Amino acid sequence: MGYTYEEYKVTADWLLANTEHRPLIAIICGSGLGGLAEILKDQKVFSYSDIPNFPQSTVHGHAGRLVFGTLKGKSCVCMQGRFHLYEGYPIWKRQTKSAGKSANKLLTLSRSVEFSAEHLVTFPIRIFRLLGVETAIVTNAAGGLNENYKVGDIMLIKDHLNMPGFAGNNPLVGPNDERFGLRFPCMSDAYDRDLRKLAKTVARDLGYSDFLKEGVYCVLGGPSFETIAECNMLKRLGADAVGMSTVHEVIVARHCGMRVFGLSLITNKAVMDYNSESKANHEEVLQTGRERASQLEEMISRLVEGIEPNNNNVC
Ligand SMILES: O=P(O)(O)O[C@@H]1C[C@H](O)[C@@H](CO)O1
Ligand code: HPA
Repeated sequence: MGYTYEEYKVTADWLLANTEHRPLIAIICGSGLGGLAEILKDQKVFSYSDIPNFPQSTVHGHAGRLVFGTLKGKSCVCMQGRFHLYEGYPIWKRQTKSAGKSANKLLTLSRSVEFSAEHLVTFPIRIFRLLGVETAIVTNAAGGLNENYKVGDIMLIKDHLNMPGFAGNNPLVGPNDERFGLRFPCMSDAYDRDLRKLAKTVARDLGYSDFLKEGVYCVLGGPSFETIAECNMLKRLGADAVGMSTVHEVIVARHCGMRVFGLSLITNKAVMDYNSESKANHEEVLQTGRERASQLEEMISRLVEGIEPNNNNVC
């Protein structure tokens, strides 16, 4: 199935009919960071399997639940489990609507209006937009490439490198629906400067400055972790941390006019040296998430408290 505006609306309308929450803020939990959802009060929880059209989580550390609730009095929705390219979910996939009707497939494809595109990795983002969400807080677990980073550091994302995008894997590939956003959205302002400033203030007030960093996140397809040569290359290209998510969500969120705040928890140090005995592994990623859970919860709570409605942002 390819997703048209109307199909996204089916899911959004189903959620609106099944909860009284009207969230302005969405929080996407990275690997091992699902506990963030537990800080919401007055929860209404849906399993992804109960929501029409919703993909399913398949990764350990991603529970597969959509949690609505309030945080510091603000209505929020939290994804306990995101979707990754490596799970086999398409970032975009051509769906030819009239393939059966046309004898000439090439002709069908040349009429671009006759196909839609499936975007499962980022499907929830447009649902959030249709629910009225204005601000997306995206979190992830990432490997630290910057030699000054330590395991347990929290990196505010100031920019990204979209490696799959260099090969044409961008979540906006396919027909553009202007009701969501522009054909050619700007990405030089993807990570909201004011929200980063607010996060720095919050971190300073909480006494977290020692483990707060700001840097560039690079997404790869995964699921294999990087080789030593790849890590060295990414560092030279300007990446401070490497992961397997987030960027696709950010692109779709910015396309439909949301403000974005992103953070990476540095769960492991990327292996950069041929003499190293370290090996990246998912257990370490989840363990670091558990160890930093309470600080992340506190930081996100204070951040949400400080977020003002985005009055001039109408989709
Ligand atoms: O969902 P995120 O990006 O936080 O998860 C990272 C990337 C892989 O899914 C996993 C590897 O341990 O953690
Ligand atoms: N590489 C890619 N993705 C990751 C890593 C890593 O080292 N750590 C957590 N997610």
